[in-house]
Amino acid sequence: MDCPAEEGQIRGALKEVSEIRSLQFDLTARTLEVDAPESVWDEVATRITSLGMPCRRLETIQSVEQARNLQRQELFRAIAALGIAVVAELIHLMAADTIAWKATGMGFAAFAIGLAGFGVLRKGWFALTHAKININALMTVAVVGAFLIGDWPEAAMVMALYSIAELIEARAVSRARNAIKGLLNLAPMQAEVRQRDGSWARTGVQSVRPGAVVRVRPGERFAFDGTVLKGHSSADQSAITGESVPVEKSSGDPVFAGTVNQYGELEFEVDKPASDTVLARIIHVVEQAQSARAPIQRFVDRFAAVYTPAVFVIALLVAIGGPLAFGIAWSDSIYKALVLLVIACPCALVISTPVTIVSGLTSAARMGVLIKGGVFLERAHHLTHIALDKTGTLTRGKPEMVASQILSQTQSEHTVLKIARALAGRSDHPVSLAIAKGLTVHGSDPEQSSQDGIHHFSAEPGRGVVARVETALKSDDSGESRVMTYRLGNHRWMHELGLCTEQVEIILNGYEAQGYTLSLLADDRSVLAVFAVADTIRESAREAVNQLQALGVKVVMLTGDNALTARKIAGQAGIVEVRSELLPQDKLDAIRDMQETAGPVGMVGDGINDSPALASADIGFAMGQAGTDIAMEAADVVIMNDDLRRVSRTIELSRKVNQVLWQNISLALGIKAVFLVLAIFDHATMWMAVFADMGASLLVVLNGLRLIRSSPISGQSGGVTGRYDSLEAGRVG
Ligand SMILES: Nc1ncnc2c1ncn2[C@@H]1O[C@H](COP(=O)(O)OP(=O)(O)OP(=O)(O)O)[C@@H](O)[C@H]1O
Ligand SMILES: [Zn+2]
Repeated sequence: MDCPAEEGQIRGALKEVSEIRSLQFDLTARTLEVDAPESVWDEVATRITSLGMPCRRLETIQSVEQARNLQRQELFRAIAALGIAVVAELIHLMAADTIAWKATGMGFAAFAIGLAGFGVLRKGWFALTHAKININALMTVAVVGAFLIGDWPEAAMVMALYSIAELIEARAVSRARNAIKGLLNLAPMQAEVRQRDGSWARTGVQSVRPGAVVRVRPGERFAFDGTVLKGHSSADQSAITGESVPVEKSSGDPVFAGTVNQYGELEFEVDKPASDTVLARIIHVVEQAQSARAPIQRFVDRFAAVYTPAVFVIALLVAIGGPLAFGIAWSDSIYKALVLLVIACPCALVISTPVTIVSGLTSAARMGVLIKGGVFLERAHHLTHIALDKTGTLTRGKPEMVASQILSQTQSEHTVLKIARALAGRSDHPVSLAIAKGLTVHGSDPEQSSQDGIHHFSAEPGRGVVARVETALKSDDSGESRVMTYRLGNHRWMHELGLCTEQVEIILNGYEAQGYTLSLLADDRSVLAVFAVADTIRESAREAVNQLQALGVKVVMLTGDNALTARKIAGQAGIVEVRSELLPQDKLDAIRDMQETAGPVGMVGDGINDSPALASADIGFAMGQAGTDIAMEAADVVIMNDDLRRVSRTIELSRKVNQVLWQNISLALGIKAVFLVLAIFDHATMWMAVFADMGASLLVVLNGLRLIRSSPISGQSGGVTGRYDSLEAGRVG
């Protein structure tokens, strides 16, 4: 198994085995990882063998190494075959025209063909006898046919060159595929773990459980995700965020496996086992993405499935029709037909798309953008609109309370603030968090929320929170109390409840004009207090918006916040189109609406309260916060370092990928077309045909791999790329 077409064949054969959970192809090592219950292993092996590809079960990593060696041997064999084919050619050209020399030459040629092409011939024979026409069948017929009509040196040459090209291609494809696996090597296999007696010991990471305490020296990599307990340092997190600016680390900060501890020694507590780190999940996502086929790939496969047999039929017509209809000599027409077969070999075409997509995915992963499938990479350049969520996307999402005003005439300030804090303290909405914090810092009362008298607490998404609260009736501690419903929420909600008055309106307008987000505390009858909260816009937001607009993408802000505040923040970011006071359902409708009227829409959110909108957008981008589960689940693309500018980078990358895809497809078909014309007018030999095939294949592979090198972020990622490359080199060497 060494080419994507065979991968497709195997996938097809295993499709009906429903117990299979996943298939992981490594074309370089010629290994297939099957995730399935043991009961179906034998069936899997039988099905693969029935395709003409005998398989062996590999149990250990060692065996993968062996498989690599096997493949190296194969390359040697192909090169040796080329040498022997050259000898056959020389005999043909220079030796005397005797039976003995001819027999010797044919012997050399046959030996070369067997040496280089045994696999191809076996698979080709299998395909032909099962009435299937694939690349192997084409090559088998071409080589055997050429040999039989007396062009044996050429047959040997074609076979040897073809297998060398195949091997190089297979290697290039899995090089792209495995570039991401290099990441896995970033996490050390051992860590210094504190023992029960307080001493430190180096231990294999597999045996370390969450809760263990690990020490990292300066310059070392973290082996686990964890939380710093002791020490000060900074970490280079470029391995997972693509961002090489170091992040400060001290007690309480999260650290991530695979990132580098810089200047100080740190002790941290392990949060998750080594197999479940953010790094491991990144790798998993990228691998999954690689095995999901992009639509263009499926298109090319379908095309090849029709094209290859069609070519076969045409060649057959040429071979038979030439002599019968035009009186061409049989040997000439057969030769012409065989040349056609080689020219028409769709190798380059089939290989051009996977290598490009995989390179693009890898390139994205390197800049800290996780794309969950080739589909999204292919699709991103169609986006005409990007919808941005406000809180946590354009802004930092960590608002602070900046003002509060008591309006209550009946209850004391103390009581009102106490109720507000109790309500806010129950919610993890950013606005509530800010109010709770603000009220505690300037707090009038340190007593805690266990006896705050709250019952029936619930959150109304997009509006606020509501609860029944028990309060003392008089402030003299007479013990009498009453239970009332209180709400902490936005202006819109107060209108729905009929609680807004002219006086409240005036106060709110004042705050909204300054760009503050407001939440109001109200009981059944009136608004009791107003709390103003301010969030700061992300530094890069404006630049990100500019970049998107420069790409011709319209930027729209969607928010649940009030219109004035929304406008103010949008203005700071340079966004013209704003839709405000949206409930979560409205955000979804807004996306659908844009999709209908304007075309494909991307949605950027933090993945926490806008997952429905993320899911219904053509592409959902989540700001990853270094890989929280929610963001990874809800979105199609995860921006690991929360930098909005990566959205436009992704679109740029997608444009590049599409360019390369079409370049490759036209290159592959173009070269074939030229040689086809040459062949028709008798100017092409089988030699030229095989070089054209090889050349086209290698060109598209190299063109595809170019994407890995040219990371769309110039400058800052240079270091990262350099390191990955040396890593990759180290792994292979
Ligand atoms: N739990 C809550 N506590 C206090 N106020 C809330 C709460 N939930 C919602 N609100 C109020 O309702 C408004 C809209 O909330 P929503 O969660 O829909 O949007 P948001 O997170 O503020 O902004 P964005 O839509 O840009 O993410 C908030 O600005 C806030 O004033
Ligand atoms: Zn109002």
